[in-house]
Amino acid sequence: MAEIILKAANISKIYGKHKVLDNVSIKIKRGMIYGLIGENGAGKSTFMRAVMGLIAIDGGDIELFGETSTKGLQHARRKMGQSIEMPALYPDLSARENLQVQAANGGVGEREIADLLRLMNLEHTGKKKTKHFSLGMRQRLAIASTLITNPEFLILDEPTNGLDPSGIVEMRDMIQRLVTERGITVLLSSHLLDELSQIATHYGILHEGKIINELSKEDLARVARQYIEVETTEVEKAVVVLDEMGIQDYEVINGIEIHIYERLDEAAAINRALVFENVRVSRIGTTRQKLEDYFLQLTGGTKNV
Ligand SMILES: Nc1ncnc2c1ncn2[C@@H]1O[C@H](COP(=O)(O)OP(=O)(O)OP(=O)(O)O)[C@@H](O)[C@H]1O
Repeated sequence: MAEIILKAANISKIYGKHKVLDNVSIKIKRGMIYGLIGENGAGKSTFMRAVMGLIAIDGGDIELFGETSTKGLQHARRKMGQSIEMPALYPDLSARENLQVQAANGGVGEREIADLLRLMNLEHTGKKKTKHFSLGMRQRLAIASTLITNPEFLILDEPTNGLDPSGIVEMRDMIQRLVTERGITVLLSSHLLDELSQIATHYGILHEGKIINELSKEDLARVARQYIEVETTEVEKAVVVLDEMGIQDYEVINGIEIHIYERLDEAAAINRALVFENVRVSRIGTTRQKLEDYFLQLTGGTKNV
């Protein structure tokens, strides 16, 4: 069984009268990319700070790499990197020079720097000063500098925040590479479920300081699955027609709806076949539950997330 990297049990944090974290419990195993999803103010950064030991918690237990004692946790945190407090970049230096400055403290050589630049897709930035970098490039460079110490577990706070669609794709690729090439375990956050939907292996939905749902990548794929929706009062007759058409991947919902997960471009043909067999169809169409709608459904809100 994979080693547990982080076990957070019933973490609470109170600021004044505000319970910012309310009994938050999650487990992260080696190799996972764990996405913490929650609207602004849900407590994501506070949780990450607590895990890193940047703030004291008011309740609960943190275990990192099997360590729970103060000294043990200190030792474990040396195997971690974080972008909660982004390191300052020198605006007049290039990407390589910035990493060289950081590396001087970490005892890292030129080969490792070159590899980090490649890993972060910054190897072609040459002498370009970082003050002329895009936000995405700056964010990737900041993450590169957290990798100087060769962490096994990386915490990234909203790594896709503010990026344009291509920047988001690049950031996702880069995070994926960290996992496949370096075996790094990752905890990252976003206020948009969609942005992490193709990258995280596990998701925790944080809402008003509480984890209200946890789901795997497969669970999410099921939620976001596209299907043909057929609404009819004659479900039994309809199912016979579907079976005759050789359609197998469908389910009946609430006795009046059928969700068909295959032959998605054949809604018209399916409709014709149903009508031909005198099945009364009140609605048919292809739908895909948007992830953000799902998120709102979970959080019970209409707020912008
Ligand atoms: N040092 C602090 N003192 C008082 N309140 C704080 C402090 N840090 C955070 N909070 C409050 O705790 C709540 C959660 O903040 P947190 O930064 O963890 O949220 P978040 O989910 O990371 O959202 P965001 O993406 O906006 O940072 C917010 O209401 C915030 O105002």
